[in-house]
Amino acid sequence: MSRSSSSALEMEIFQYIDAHQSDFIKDLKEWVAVESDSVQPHLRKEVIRMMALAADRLAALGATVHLVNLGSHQLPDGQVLPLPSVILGELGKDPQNPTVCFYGHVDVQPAKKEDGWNSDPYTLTEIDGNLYGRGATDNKGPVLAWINAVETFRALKLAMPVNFKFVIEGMEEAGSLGLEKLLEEENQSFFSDVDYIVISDNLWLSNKKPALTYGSRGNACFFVEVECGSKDLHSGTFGGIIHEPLLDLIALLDSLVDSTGRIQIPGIYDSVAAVTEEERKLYELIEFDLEEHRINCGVKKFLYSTKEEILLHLWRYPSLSVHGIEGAFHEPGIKTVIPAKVIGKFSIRQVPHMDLSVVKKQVVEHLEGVFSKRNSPNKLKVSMPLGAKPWLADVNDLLYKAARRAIKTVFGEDPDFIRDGSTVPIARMFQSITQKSVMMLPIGAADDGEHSQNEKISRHNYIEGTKLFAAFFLEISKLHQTLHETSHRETIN
Ligand SMILES: NCC(=O)N[C@@H](Cc1c[nH]cn1)C(=O)O
Ligand SMILES: [Zn+2]
Ligand SMILES: [Zn+2]
Repeated sequence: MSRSSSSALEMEIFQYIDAHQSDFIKDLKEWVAVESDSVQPHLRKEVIRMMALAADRLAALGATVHLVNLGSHQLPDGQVLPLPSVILGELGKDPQNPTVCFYGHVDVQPAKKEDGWNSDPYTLTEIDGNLYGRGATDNKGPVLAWINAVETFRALKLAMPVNFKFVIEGMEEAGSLGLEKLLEEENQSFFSDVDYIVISDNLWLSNKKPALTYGSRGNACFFVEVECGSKDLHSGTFGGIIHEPLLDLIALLDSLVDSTGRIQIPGIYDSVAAVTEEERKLYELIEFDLEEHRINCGVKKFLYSTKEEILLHLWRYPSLSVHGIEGAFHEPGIKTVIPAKVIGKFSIRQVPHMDLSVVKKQVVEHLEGVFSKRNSPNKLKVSMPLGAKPWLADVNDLLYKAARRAIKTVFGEDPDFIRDGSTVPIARMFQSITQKSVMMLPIGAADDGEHSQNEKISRHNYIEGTKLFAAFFLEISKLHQTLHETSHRETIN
């Protein structure tokens, strides 16, 4: 396919996408209306209904769809819940075409209007060019944008430039339960002919400039439990004569990070890979507006004042965040109680070459050391219920070249090459289990507010994102075929 005929083709595709904006937004409205919150047990049936909707949408594209049953899981309170099936879809089997597998999720984080939303979270609402609704950007919008792009080729009766595979799940926000096992089981079958894997479940670094993501941090999540006895106590009757668990816990949590953000656990930075000069140069190229980022974040000041320091601390160094305390009184009003058992929750973002088992040992030793100095008779228990390794891809891979070209075509500029400070365990799982190239190709902007109140995707990003995916299909097809023709010629010679 020549460059000029490709441009004419792209024009035809982009015109179709522009002309069908309302249909694509209607589909997103229908998906956002399903309260597919995978975190709250009583909404599990809605997640299952959402999976059926997504399966129907793929079937309407002409894809073969398998809903793989993952059985059930037990909650800490003993309740057993069905796991939503995972969709494995396939469309096209042309041996000349590369096979691109797209991963996305259609479950969402919890949301209530009372949390501070300006509109009902489950009614997609357009205000000033933004489409507000839970899941609009994380991750229903991007999943539909990919489907819209495939649909465009079908509607225009164009030859499909790639073979498509789909992995769509409904438990991502609750830890992708059962997915790793499924990938292992399907590695020699469903994934055997996959060439490339694309995930679109993160955001650009800026509000306006597109990005390509080649790495994400891992995460080690910890529970630290302190218990004095079996029942809560009256603080008037017992306060002043006992070692209070919550005071022990606050001292333990306070020992983790100093006020400059530096983690105080001995040895924690020892195996962090050194930052190379090449990497520093890469950072220089990134357009990063500190003030825009501060406004998106809603805080007065960051811990660091330069672009380089901020990016390094988001992507290249571990960070420790304290998430909450189970068992502590947190409701409005006064309750003069001494809680008997409290559980502090914190996590440490992981970067290459940290080792999860070493980190766990360092954390346990540190907390036990701090606790022993308090001479408290209380019981201390430290556990690491979840550990995810970091992910790093090769930006020289064909996938990145294709996506970069597609971004240039659609947005008229080169993308930022970025990492993501959050954790996308599925990227690492795909890479290590299937050994295929993995890329994260976001279409959402930095101010989309994933997991937050007033989550949105802009109409512009949703529609241009659809075009980006369509352009990417054409680019990866061309590059893949060129690569194979070259290696075929080299074999003959
Ligand atoms: N956008 C991805 C995301 O938000 N991932 C979660 C996953 C996670 C990590 N540790 C526990 N869950 C994140 O917090 O990074
Ligand atoms: Zn997501
Ligand atoms: Zn999410």
